Amino acid sequence: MVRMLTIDALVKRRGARVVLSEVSFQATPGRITAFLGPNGAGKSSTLRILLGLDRATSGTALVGGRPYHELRHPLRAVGSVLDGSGAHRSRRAAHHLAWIARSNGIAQRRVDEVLDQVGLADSRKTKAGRLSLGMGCRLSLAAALLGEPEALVLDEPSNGLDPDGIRWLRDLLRDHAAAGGTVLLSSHQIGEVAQLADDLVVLAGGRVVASGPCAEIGAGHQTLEDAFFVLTQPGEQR
Ligand SMILES: Nc1ncnc2c1ncn2[C@@H]1O[C@H](COP(=O)(O)OP(=O)(O)OP(=O)(O)O)[C@@H](O)[C@H]1O
Repeated sequence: MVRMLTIDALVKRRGARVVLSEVSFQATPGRITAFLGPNGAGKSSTLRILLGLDRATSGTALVGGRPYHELRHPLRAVGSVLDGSGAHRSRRAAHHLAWIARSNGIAQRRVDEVLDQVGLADSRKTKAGRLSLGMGCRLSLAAALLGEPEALVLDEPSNGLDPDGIRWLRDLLRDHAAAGGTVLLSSHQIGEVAQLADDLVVLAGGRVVASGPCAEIGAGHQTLEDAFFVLTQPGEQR
């Protein structure tokens, strides 16, 4: 099944505040889509709704045509990284993953495979609370990869990674997309994703202000960074 991620006319109100206003875009298989916007633009709010962790006021957010809560094996459809690894501090890395695998019907052999894949094979017995920030990021990614999902949804996944780690993550995401997977990752730093993304969705003040292939969005600007600032600064000419 094709794991297109489709956000359609998503609205989120918190009290009187409109956090998301008619947000619509798609992340398509075989491509890396960067979801960009300044702090507070509404990126996490959108991803949380897509992953079934919050409800929309109206509109839809679908994984392969279905809302997250209707997926039969959610971790096999979409792997995600939101804030923190979610692991209890006293739980060892491998036990944390084994527990997630067990509760989602995923084969235990995947635990060692993903630990290897994210470079944590030597830390399999380390308690989550003793992992460095970067290693914690890698553990989150290991959990996201456990179910061999076609789609990856990552909220600021490189927070805490050193330059080597960032390069490793880029390669991993490129390989995932090259194998036909869908990658949607959020960032508030255009520089972080400029060389990585195929498509950009730019959010500002809860609205999509631009979306499309990087080359299209950067057209007419010296750099993609210039385009991003023009698109996201209030009062700037678009
Ligand atoms: N649980 C909550 N209760 C009330 N307001 C919230 C809540 N979560 C987010 N918000 C508000 O919704 C708006 C969008 O926040 P969100 O975290 O989605 O933005 P973001 O683009 O992910 O920002 P960042 O880059 O800083 O992570 C912000 O104004 C934020 O203060």
